[in-house]
Amino acid sequence: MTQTVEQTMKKVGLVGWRGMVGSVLLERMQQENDFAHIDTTFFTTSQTGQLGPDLAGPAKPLLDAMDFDSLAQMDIIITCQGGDYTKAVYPQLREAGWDGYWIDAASALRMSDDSIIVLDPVNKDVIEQGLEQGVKTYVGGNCTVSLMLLALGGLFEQDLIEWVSPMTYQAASGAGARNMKELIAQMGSIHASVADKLADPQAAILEIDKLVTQQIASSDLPQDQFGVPLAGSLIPWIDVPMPSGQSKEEWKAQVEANKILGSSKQPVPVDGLCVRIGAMRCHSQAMTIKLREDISVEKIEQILASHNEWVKVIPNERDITATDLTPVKVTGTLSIPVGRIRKLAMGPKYISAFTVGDQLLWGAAEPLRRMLRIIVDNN
Ligand SMILES: NC(=O)C1=CN([C@@H]2O[C@H](COP(=O)(O)OP(=O)(O)OC[C@H]3O[C@@H](n4cnc5c(N)ncnc54)[C@H](OP(=O)(O)O)[C@@H]3O)[C@@H](O)[C@H]2O)C=CC1
Ligand SMILES: N[C@@H](CC(=O)OP(=O)(O)O)C(=O)O
Repeated sequence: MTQTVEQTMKKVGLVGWRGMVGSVLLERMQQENDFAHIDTTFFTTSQTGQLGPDLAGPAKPLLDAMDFDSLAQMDIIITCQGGDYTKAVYPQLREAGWDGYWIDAASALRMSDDSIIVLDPVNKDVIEQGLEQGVKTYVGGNCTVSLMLLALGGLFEQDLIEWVSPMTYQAASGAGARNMKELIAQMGSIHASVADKLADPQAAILEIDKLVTQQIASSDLPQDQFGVPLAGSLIPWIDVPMPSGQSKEEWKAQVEANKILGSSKQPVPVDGLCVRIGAMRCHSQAMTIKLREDISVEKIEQILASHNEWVKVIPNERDITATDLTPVKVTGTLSIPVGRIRKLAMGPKYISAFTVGDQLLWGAAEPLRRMLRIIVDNN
């Protein structure tokens, strides 16, 4: 009996499960009991033959993620390994006739004509249409884009947004695990430079400030990953430059958001500045929005709150904003709070909003996990 059930289960290959995004994905898959619905094989690019995790039954030796024959046995491959792996493997697998579902965290295939960017609370219709039409490549969106769309989903769904300018406050995790460690090391180094003075109640703040400033600017501050100080500072540029003057992170906002929404032919302008700040794994965004109509703040809040089960409207009040609309509150959760919603001085159609989201959960792993379940549950 068990054998029959296993035979009908989709064979799912997991690549990149050991990395930061992959580990968060595995954690969520365990929480949602996803492994009970699939026949899992773990792949690796560096540990072939070593025992894999025992999350999906007894641990088995890891298979080589560059072995095309093993990969081709899979009905579904999920990869969080990164764009270089995707570019090295995906085209060859497809050329060799592999017709399985490819679910990917990397950006490499996002803008291909034959892929769909997945964020099912926002674009379930686009995904379902894709499945019906035989689309086999599904890619998670850029973290800031996915988090913005989950927060503003209600307004987008009702076509109420003429344009939006998101100014981001992006966490160190978006740059990778080593960068997260470096941020903490920078904080430690800064603290160490004035620890004795902080312990002395008589120490003058201007002296402490001078020493801190010196330490941040000093070559002693660990900065191999970011190249510059992040702790006690910020970096107003993320990813490579584009000919438009945008950074690539900024360029992704409009193209990816409109692809997700299925509105690429008449795109809603989405453009702003992306800034790295010293948060660990939550991206925040301050948005200026031009609405197509003058609607009341109350109505806007109602529309936003009713769009999906994760978005939570935070009243535009000081205390709750300072506690609930912050990375510290949201980290490790699927919650998407959105607040600071008010009319701007520019006119009745202009509003502000501020949102926070865990960039490793809804920003990376969760849309992939949910796509896997959509495929598995529909077959
Ligand atoms: N970081 C982010 O915020 C986001 C990332 N992405 C995409 O996901 C990809 C992966 O990102 P991320 O998870 O941050 O990458 P990581 O660097 O954390 O992991 C990538 C791979 O590195 C290998 N690796 C080598 N040494 C170690 C180690 N000590 N611990 C863990 N893994 C190790 C693993 O492969 P192996 O087991 O085969 O050796 C692992 O799968 C990115 O390239 C990007 O395309 C997408 C959205 C957001
Ligand atoms: N670029 C994002 C993280 C990321 O990996 O984005 P993408 O999946 O679009 O490459 C950041 O730095 O915060």
